[in-house]
Amino acid sequence: MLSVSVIQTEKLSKRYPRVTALDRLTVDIGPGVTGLVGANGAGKSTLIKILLGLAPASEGTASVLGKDSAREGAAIREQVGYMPEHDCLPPDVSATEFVVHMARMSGLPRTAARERTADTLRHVGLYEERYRPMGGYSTGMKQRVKLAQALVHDPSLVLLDEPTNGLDPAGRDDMLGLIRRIHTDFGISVLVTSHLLGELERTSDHIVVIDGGRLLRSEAIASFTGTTTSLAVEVTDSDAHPDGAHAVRAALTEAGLSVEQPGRVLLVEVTGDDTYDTVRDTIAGLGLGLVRMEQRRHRIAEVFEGGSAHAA
Ligand SMILES: Nc1ncnc2c1ncn2[C@@H]1O[C@H](COP(=O)(O)OP(=O)(O)OP(=O)(O)O)[C@@H](O)[C@H]1O
Repeated sequence: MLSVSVIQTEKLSKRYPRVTALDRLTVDIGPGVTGLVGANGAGKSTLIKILLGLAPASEGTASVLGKDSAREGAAIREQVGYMPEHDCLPPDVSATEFVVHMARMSGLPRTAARERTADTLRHVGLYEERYRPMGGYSTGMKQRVKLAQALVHDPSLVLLDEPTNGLDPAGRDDMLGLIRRIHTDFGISVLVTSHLLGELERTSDHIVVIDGGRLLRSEAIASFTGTTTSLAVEVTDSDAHPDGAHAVRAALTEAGLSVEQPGRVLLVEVTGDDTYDTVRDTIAGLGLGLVRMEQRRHRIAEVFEGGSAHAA
């Protein structure tokens, strides 16, 4: 497989006087959509600012599209779009005026800036509203304008900081769809942050999880999903097996599956499609009844289990 790095960090640290925001973070991110997951304060925004050359690292190195973040920040920002986390839109200006202004700042000539602005605002789903002052926009519309200004200069990569923040479930789904299409329609790579693993799992090719500035995981989504999916299984007891769960656990372990038993419910790690058949056949073979069997995605809290050492 051809391996091209879009973002690379090597033992990257950022220390503020009272807190270590990044702690020897080493990641290598290729093209496509990458989800950067972490709880509030995990270091996501700090990483983005260092990558863009907007903040210096305390130690270590970072590069974006082969350019060094510490020395070539301006060149990186020409090729990279950035959607900041917080509301930063002037209220008395329309989306069109604002995005044209941002396009001109990126060096586009006047006519090209106007054309690109119209195309980009249409792409993110803003139509006639684009001529109204942004102070009257909903959160979803503001997030779309922030996304549009990140895309208007046709970057190779966009860094999106919490783009689903403040959106209702339908708004989140729309935004995640838009983000996916940035890559599929235009071939632009995306680094998108969120504190919700579930929404990024649906959208990303690759997931990076950080906590307290440290790397917890960096995996392609297929293997990530595999390791974080389990079957919750509950069975009846019988005269032959007065502790049905125990009997099933022993048989499944014998069959080579990894099983945990926090209580009456067994958690069986899903290693492939045949896991379901093995569980069902094992229960039937023991003459026990199946009360329920459901697939569980591990939630972010579980991903952080044992790793959330940093102070809130
Ligand atoms: N300029 C700063 N001065 C001091 N501490 C800072 C500064 N910026 C960030 N921090 C601290 O660094 C840690 C990481 O912050 P960061 O904003 O990178 O996290 P985050 O994962 O983006 O979280 P959030 O989603 O809440 O923004 C936090 O403890 C934060 O308080």
